[in-house]
Amino acid sequence: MAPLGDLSSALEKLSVSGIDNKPKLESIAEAGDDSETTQAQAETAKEAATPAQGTEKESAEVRAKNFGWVDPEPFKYDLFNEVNVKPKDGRDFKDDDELKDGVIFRSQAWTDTTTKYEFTGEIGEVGERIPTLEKALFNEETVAKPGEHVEAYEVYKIVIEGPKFISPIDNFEDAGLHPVMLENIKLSQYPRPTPIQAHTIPGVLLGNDIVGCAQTGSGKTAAYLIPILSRMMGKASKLCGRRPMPGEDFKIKAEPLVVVVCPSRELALQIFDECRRLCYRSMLRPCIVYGGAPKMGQRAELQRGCDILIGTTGRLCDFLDNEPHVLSLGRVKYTVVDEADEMLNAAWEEELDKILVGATTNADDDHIFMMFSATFNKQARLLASKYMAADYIRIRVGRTGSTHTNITQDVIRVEPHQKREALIDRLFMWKPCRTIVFVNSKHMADLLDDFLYNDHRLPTTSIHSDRTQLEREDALRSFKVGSSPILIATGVMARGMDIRNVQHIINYDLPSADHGGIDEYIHRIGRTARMGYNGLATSFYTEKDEGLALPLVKILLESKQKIPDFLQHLVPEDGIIDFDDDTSDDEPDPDTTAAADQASGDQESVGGQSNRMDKADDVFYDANTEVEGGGVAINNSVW
Ligand SMILES: Nc1ncnc2c1ncn2[C@@H]1O[C@H](COP(=O)(O)OP(=O)(O)OP(=O)(O)O)[C@@H](O)[C@H]1O
Repeated sequence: MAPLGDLSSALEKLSVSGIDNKPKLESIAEAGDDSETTQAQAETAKEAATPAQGTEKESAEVRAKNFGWVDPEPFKYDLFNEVNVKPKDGRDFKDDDELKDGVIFRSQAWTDTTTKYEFTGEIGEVGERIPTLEKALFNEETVAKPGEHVEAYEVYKIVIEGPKFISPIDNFEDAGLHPVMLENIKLSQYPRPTPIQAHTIPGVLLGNDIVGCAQTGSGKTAAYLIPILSRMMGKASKLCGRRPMPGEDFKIKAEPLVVVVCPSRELALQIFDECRRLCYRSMLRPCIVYGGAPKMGQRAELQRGCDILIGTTGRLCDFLDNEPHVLSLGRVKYTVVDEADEMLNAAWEEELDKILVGATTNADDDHIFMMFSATFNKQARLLASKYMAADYIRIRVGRTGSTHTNITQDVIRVEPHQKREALIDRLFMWKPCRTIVFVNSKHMADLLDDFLYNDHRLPTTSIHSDRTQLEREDALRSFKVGSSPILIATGVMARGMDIRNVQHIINYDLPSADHGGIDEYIHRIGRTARMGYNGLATSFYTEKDEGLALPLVKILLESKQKIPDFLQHLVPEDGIIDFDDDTSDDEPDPDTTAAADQASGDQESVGGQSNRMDKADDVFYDANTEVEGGGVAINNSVW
């Protein structure tokens, strides 16, 4: 195990956003509000980790408290008894509905029943402001200013491949967006577009299929939602049909114009949330369908009208197969596949086919397909071409599958039997902060939760696919509000989840090849250090992880991280990081060579354009370079 001192300088660098104001988080904020975590503080932390006298549980409780962790909260199993959440009168959640200012407030038990804007104005108009709803949608819990280190996303070379010019935008105001969208972007506190947004927003207006790849936490969701929703807002009066007003009782068939599919229920809820904000005051009505939650409520929402549908594939197909009178994809204009490389896995193929190219899905040329992810290996790229038109545009920010430098990555060698001890060390090493501990099995998630909660009195909760959906949503809620700031999770949390102020990721188990390998590693560590904030990723490396060693070293080198002694033998002698493996066929970033040189002690090395680029028809340009003629020449190439 690495001695504590090794990390002190890295920890000093990590800034703390410290913007939470929930009472439960006070102790976290206090302990973590100091951006100058020093060696001395780390020593104090270690001292605090030494068990106190007394019975084991008591001393554990004292130690956790002294260190600053909040009290652990017992899980409220009673609340999740099915009887409690079944609608009493058979009409989903009607009892909990309350009509205020034209907004339906509903039971908070299911996340998808949260408030959304119900347009009651004249067709084509911009809806009235609703202060109560505005506050609910855009508050300090739901929107946050970007961190101080957004430049980490801006150092990458951007590569566009496709048949058309894209002229990137510098700011949202110049993007020709609908005024309502511009207002909502302001309310969301997005000061300016990130590189993936700067290119995708104008790219969508070209009407081609798009594949977008950019680092975790770089704003890919808004990159596709902003231009799509903005275009739909402009056409809303033509496209949106009559809707039942609140109180009216007729049902309509949902024929969404936009469909977004993603691999996890929690991610679907998160995208739905962002969609609710960006649709505020417009006629567009977003809905969500996902497994594990009652169909009744989702059906009722669809039958009130649906323009944007976010969903997981299983529930979407369930509606398509069994309730074609409720949902049809015959009018879809945009289908977005988020975390696309994961969705293109054989396990999803049948369902994805049904949604994207099924018999009843709009098969006209006006149906645009888009795929986004931070990783996109060769196999996924081949599979994607099955759905994309030949003239698709591919937008890549940096090397596909790369990670940014705001994440401090620390890989520690441990023996399997030392893992628990190492975990405790890490949880008492730095400061109490929102931490996700990733494991490779549901059983391990349960075991660790029990171990940390019962033996060490730590405020943990856990999430995995065997939990009921209400349990999953509650675990996430208590993690978000800070009552359980340590979340033990399987891969269900690895992709896409954007939770504020997660400062530490611990890979208790590194993802082996059958758990997604290096791509999964990239997504897991990407749950911290999002949108300009810093974060720490600790990984426990055992001899079982040898298969991951080489790709891991490449990632560490590329993102300018320290290479642990036990992996030094894998650092290439010539300093060139060769990513010509399954992870990418992309060209190395100019910075890559510099990173490798830095690791081998040559601080003077100068990055330069790679000469390993063998695709003559690729055209590169730098995000900061002015593009002559207002765009970049793009040639299509085969993936
Ligand atoms: N232009 C912007 N300025 C500031 N914040 C933004 C901007 N665009 C998006 N965000 C915020 O940045 C965070 C990360 O965005 P998002 O979840 O879309 O990242 P992502 O690239 O999809 O990450 P991942 O690959 O992990 O799914 C979100 O909280 C989002 O609201």
